[in-house]
Amino acid sequence: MIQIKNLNKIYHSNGKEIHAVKNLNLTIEKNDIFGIMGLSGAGKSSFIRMLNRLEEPTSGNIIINGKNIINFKKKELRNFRKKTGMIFQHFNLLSSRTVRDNVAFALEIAKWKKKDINNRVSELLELVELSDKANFYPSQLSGGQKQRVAIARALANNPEILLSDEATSALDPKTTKSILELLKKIQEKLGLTIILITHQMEVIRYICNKTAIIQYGEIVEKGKTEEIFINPKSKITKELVAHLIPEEKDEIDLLKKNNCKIIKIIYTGEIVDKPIISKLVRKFDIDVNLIGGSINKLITTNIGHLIVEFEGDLKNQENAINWLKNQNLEIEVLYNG
Ligand SMILES: Nc1ncnc2c1ncn2[C@@H]1O[C@H](COP(=O)(O)OP(=O)(O)OP(=O)(O)O)[C@@H](O)[C@H]1O
Repeated sequence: MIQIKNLNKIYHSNGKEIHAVKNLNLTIEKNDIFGIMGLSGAGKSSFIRMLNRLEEPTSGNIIINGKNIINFKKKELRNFRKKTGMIFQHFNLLSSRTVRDNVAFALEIAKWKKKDINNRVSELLELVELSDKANFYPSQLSGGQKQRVAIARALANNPEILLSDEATSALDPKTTKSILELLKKIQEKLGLTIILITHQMEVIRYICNKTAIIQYGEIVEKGKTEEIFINPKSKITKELVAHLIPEEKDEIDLLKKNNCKIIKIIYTGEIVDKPIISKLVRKFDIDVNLIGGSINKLITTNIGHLIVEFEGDLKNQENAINWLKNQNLEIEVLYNG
């Protein structure tokens, strides 16, 4: 649905060149919830703002539904923007208008008839579960409610694409989750394609089926979210997922001793339910001590990790590791005593 080819953005500031987005290539399919993740200054905002030409690319092409939006003249661009909703970190609501009138604004600009506007706004407020706040002003709403209004406004003209620029960054974790659940519900109901930028790994794991990691304006890793979480390749991605798969380094140092091995097992989806550890003990006659573990829910699957210590016959320990590897598990030997 969306093909981004060799996209570049260079800013000129105080006689200096800032290459904010470098030769970026990406394919986004219909119905994807595609997350672009990176640290501050990575180029995420520059990137997403080029997708509806709020920011003009320095070079490159953005092909959406077969059309290169870079070539769009004013009228085409206006029509295209109607079909591309956008939400922002700070909501960008009009403070002098009520909730209802904020949503209506998007329809007034698109020249909807007054009667149709009323019906459509009611429908949208119901969708974002805010019908009871229709006559409130933005100052009377919580952050999460403000973002719901912004979402309703972004969806007013039935867009095919929704761009989300750090939409949950100003919200607390519980509200973040409720907004992400809303986005997921809307995506399924309306068959939307969502592209979001975030610096929060939590956002990626809750709703993105695909992810690209961006650093210094370049994509360093992209693919299915679960694959990136299970097997991060670049240094930055490893750092970003590290808190979800902790190494418990201090504990491991304390436990190091002769004739024992400490193993990290990373597993996904269906394997979560299998009795791996009890099988291991029975099959190889070794002792297995549990050191740590976690399960994280991704949108597509579960991903869990276990850190265990093996004790007993060394040959049996080796065989147990090989057996684990054959179960399609990611295995890392953290200590080989
Ligand atoms: N209008 C501008 N003029 C000059 N430099 C800019 C401009 N906008 C962004 N930059 C620079 O481009 C680089 C990328 O910025 P961008 O805002 O795209 O990153 P980001 O990943 O969205 O960061 P953040 O999460 O902090 O918003 C930064 O070095 C920034 O200073």
